[in-house]
Formats: sequence, structure tokens, C-alpha cells
Amino acid sequence: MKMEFDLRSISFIISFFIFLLILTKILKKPNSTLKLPPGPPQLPIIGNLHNLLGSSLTHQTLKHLSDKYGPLMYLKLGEHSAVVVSSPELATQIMKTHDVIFAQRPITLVSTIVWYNSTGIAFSPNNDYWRQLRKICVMELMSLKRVQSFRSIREEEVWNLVTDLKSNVNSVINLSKKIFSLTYAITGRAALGQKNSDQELVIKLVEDITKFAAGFSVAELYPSVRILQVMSGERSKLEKIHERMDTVLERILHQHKQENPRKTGEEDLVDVLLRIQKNGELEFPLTDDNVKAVIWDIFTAGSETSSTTVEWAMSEMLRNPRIMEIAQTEVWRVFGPKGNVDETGLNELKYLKAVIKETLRLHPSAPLLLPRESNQACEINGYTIPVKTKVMVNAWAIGRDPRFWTEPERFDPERFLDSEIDFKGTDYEYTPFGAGRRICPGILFALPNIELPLAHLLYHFDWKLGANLKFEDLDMTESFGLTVRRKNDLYLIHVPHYI
Ligand code: HEM
Repeated sequence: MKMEFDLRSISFIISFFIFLLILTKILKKPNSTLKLPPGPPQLPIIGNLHNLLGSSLTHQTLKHLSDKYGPLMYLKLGEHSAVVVSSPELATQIMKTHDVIFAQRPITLVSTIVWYNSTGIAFSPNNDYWRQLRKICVMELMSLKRVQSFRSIREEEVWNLVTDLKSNVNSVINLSKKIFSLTYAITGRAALGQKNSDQELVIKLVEDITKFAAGFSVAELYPSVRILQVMSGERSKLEKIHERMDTVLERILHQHKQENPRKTGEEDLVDVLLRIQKNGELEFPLTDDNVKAVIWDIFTAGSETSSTTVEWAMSEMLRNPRIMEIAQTEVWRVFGPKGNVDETGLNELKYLKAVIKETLRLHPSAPLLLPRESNQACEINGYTIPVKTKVMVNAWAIGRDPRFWTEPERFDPERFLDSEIDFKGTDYEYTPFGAGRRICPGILFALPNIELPLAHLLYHFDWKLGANLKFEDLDMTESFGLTVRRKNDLYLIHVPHYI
């Protein structure tokens, strides 16, 4: 009993001590002379966390708040200053006019421990190191030529999926699961090489870390109170994930080094990086940690984003049978005479491309893009954005701005058919891949990963909802995460289609 009392007192004293620490750090009066953007009233210590914590979908809650407080909205999230941008005009200011100031990603506990922060790849664009690594990504790893070199991998993996689907037609399948495994298999083979035995483990680790990175953790919200990292157990969990990941990546690097150069087949991305490392083609030495960081980035950034898009495109077409029919007719017209779908005809699928664009407007995989951080104070629209402010661009809200999109909530691929609007980072009302110097470097890599599976799914099968559901009843609820996928997996019945 006595012991119990002592423990409780100790934990009370510790909690009280932490509370005081937080209080003194957080109640430091902000510089009241600054003209900050408008935002909801803040509470002591937590700032605006109460505005977000109850909601499971941050991008939607932020849109509602922005409708009230304006497209440049200031929030205090724990210790952090944050600004949410919800109009194309302001997105232009952040990602174009002031791109140099906002090109940095915030350094977080997750990034420090897990993403090989020392390499600088994802976090500090103001040094040559980062510029060189990003150049490798754009020029070497995700160039059109490299992406084309993985054509046979994509065709083989998608064909495996079709064969699997053909073996159990007329039954209910979990299409979401199959699409996610497909994209992981393609990315895994392209990045790590043929049928890597560690692939499953890598997938599991990516899932663990993206779950971690998606949430608001106490340690991230109050980084100056270091003890919270230890007490919440977050540091040790992250360190464990990193340790396991490092072991796997180390093993993959070792196998590749032993077999390098490859006797047969195309280079995978690890091979390319090791070749650059060996030839000393860069102005600085490419370390093993750099190689691991790049591979890890590609895996985490590339897999779930593409599969989410395929999943939403199928969902939207199912809800709109007329659109599904037009897309199918196009696929049959283009590939029918060949008797099979391959990548040579993808460019002719104008309607399917419009379906994908419209899917990315309503369901951008990363609705808040990736956070940026100001590296100096600056003024936007007469308001001060202090240094080290986290900036979130709400691409989800911008894609629904009624000033730019008629009937914004309607899924209407035709709006893209005779339109010049593209996702390459020049049209700020439509930025599912971001824009500016932080724009997604994987666009070319992503497109065939989305187009080819969709073309196959439409070519070989007709799709029905199970349990006598009507198409318009299909549930479209989003789930919370780093990427926003369907809350409930897509269970469908597929019937073979003979043309
Ligand atoms: C539908 C598919 C995809 C979507 C919607 C998407 C979207 C995005 C977005 C919104 C960003 C942040 C951009 C910004 O802050 O301005 C990003 C960054 C990134 N993406 Fe993608 N992405 C996709 C596929 C891919 C693929 C397939 C790869 C690699 C193979 C990839 C690699 C990356 C990397 C490495 C970054 C970080 C870039 C940086 O911080 O400088 N992405 N992506």
C-alpha cells in the first residue's frame, strides 16, 4: 500500500514538473507587435490542438476552419506555429514567389530518427548536398528513360494480378488489398531488385512508419520538452523501427555490392546508386546512408500514393457507371485489336487520363502536400509569417475552390478533356503533386503505375458491388493517414469481359 502511494506521488510530482516545464516554455508571450494571419482563438499550452484533435480528417477540418478564418490561417499546434494555405493565389506565393523561403521540410522526431536525417536529403534544401541528391532522383532514378526500363516489371506484375483475378471470377474480392500489393511489388522490384526476400518486411516497416508519421504525437508537439520523448516511449519505438529498417537495407546493399555489376537484367535503383557511388560521379561522396535514405524515400513516397489513386479512380467510376462505360469503351477500342493491354497504347487513353486527373483533384493522395517550414520571417498579404512556421498547403480544399471549379464536388473527368490544366506544378488551383522546388520528383514513375493497372482492370472485367448494393450507395468515406485512402476496403465482384 505504502509502495503504491509512493509510486503515485512520484508520478504526480513528475507530471507536475513536466506540466510546469511546458507551461513556462509555451506561455512565453508571442511578439505582440507581429501581425499574424487570422485564426481560431487559442487555448493556453495546447494552442489550437482542440480544433483538430476531435477530428479524424485533418484536411477537412482545416477547410472548414479556413472557410471561417480565411485562406491564410494561423494556428498554434503545441509549441509550433503553423499556417494553412487554402487558395491557389496564396499557394502561388508559398510555392513560387517565396519558394526559397518555404522550400524546407520541418525537422521532426520521426525524420531525425528514421529518415537518415544526416543525409540532408529531405530536409535542408539550402545546401549543395540536398541539391545533388534531388538531382540524382530526378535525372537518374525517376527519369523517363529509367521509368521505361521498368516496363517489363510493371507489365509482368499487373499480368500476375489479372491472372489471379481470372482464377476467381464471380466472387467477392478485396480489390483494395490486391491493388496495394501490386504497387508495392512493382516499387519493390524496381527499387530493390528481382523478388527480394526482404520485400514483405520492408512493406511492414513502411506501414509502421507512415502510421507513426501521420498522427499528432505529444513528443512532436512539444519538442523542447525532451523528457516527453522518453516518457511517451516514442523515441524508443522509432529507434526500434529504424534499427530493423537499417538492418534490412544494409543487407540489401550488401547483396547488391556482391553482385555488382549485374550479369543479367536491368539495373534496379540500388544498382544505379551504387554505380554512382563507385564511380564518384558527384561532387561529394555518396555514402551508404545516402543510398539507404533515397531508397527508403522512394518506397515510402511512391507506393501508397499510387495505389490510393487507383483505388479512388475505381471507386469513382463505380459510382458513375456512365463514366466507367466511356472509359471501358476507350480501353477496348485502343487495345481490342491487339488482344492485350500493354504500355505502348497508354498514351491514347485520353479519357482514362482525364479520369485519373479528376481523381487526383478530388482525392489528392497527400491532401496537405508535405509540410514546409519558413527559413526566415516574411510577409504575405500584409501578414507576418514568422521564421520556423510550419506551412500546410491544403490541396484538397484548393481542388474544391468554387471560383476555379464548377460544381466542385461532382466527379467530372470531362472538365479536363479540353483543358490545359495539368499537375506539373504550374497551375496552382490543381497541385496533387505539389509545386516549386519541392514538387514530387516521382510523377513519371507514378503515372504508368496508375494507368496500366486501371487499363487492365477495365479491359478484362466488368465490376459489380456485392450484397445488391446500388452504385450510388458506395461508401466513399476517407481514412486518416499520411496518405488518404478509403476508410473501408473496396469489396467487388468481377465478371470476365470478352470483347
Ligand atoms: C499518385 C502518385 C503520387 C502523388 C499524388 C505524389 C504526391 C507527392 C506530393 C504532394 C509531394 C510533396 C510535394 C510538395 O510538398 O510540394 C511528394 C513528394 C515526393 N514524392 Fe511523390 N507522389 C506520388 C508518387 C510518387 C512516386 C511514385 C515516387 C517515387 C518513385 C514519389 C517520390 C516522392 C519524393 C521522393 C518526394 C519528396 C520530395 C522532396 O521532399 O523534395 N512520389 N509527392
